[in-house]
Amino acid sequence: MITSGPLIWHRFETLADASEALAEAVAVRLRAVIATRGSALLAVPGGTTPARFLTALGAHDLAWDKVTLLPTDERFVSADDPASNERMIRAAFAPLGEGRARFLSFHRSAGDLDAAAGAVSAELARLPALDILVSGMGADGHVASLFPGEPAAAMTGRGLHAVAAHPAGLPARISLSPARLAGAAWASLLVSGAEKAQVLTTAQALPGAYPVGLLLGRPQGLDVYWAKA
Ligand SMILES: O=C(O)[C@H](O)[C@@H](O)[C@H](O)[C@H](O)COP(=O)(O)O
Repeated sequence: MITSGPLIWHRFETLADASEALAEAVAVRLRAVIATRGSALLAVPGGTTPARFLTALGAHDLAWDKVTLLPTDERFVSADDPASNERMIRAAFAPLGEGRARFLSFHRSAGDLDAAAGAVSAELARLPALDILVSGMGADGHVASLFPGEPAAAMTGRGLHAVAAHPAGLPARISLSPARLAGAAWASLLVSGAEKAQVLTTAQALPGAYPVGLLLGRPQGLDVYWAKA
């Protein structure tokens, strides 16, 4: 039986403090990975939490031309749609706007969600495992676009790199697969508020109850950057 690795909590009073600390930790790791491998693959979340983190990370001085960034998931909309995670990430993360870091977009011309997800999965299949994952989490315990009860959350095949998701009442999405998320060399969660802290505590006690459990159960462990408010 594979035992879970260490769950390391980093607790902060504010999201600004948690974001700055996580940005520092990711920058240190990026430098180390680049020094070892010559390049680095970093996945970052969408949603409302990570903008400050992305801006803080982008302000660090490192070899951004050696870094490829990708979203943990993307809404099936156009790249300039206000709901696009890529739009938010590009606005917050200066090294992309200045053409230094590379971005692997999940936006595809394929009109069909499954075809687009298949194209993203095929592109990701040619890449190594994620060096660094920064994920968010919803109050329902979803990570990326792997929602409770959503078939995508159960698509654990190791050959799958990206999956199509149809969360109820939300735009369709393309998500990194459970294997791609859980397989990151180093993984972190950036979350805030008491409700999400409680979901994490419950998920730790009930493996399999929430999609975030796929990160909590990692043998490599998980670092949680939690802000009180
Ligand atoms: O596309 C998305 O919305 C995100 O990738 C998603 O997985 C997000 O991380 C959680 O929903 C938390 O969102 P908030 O940060 O807005 O609470």
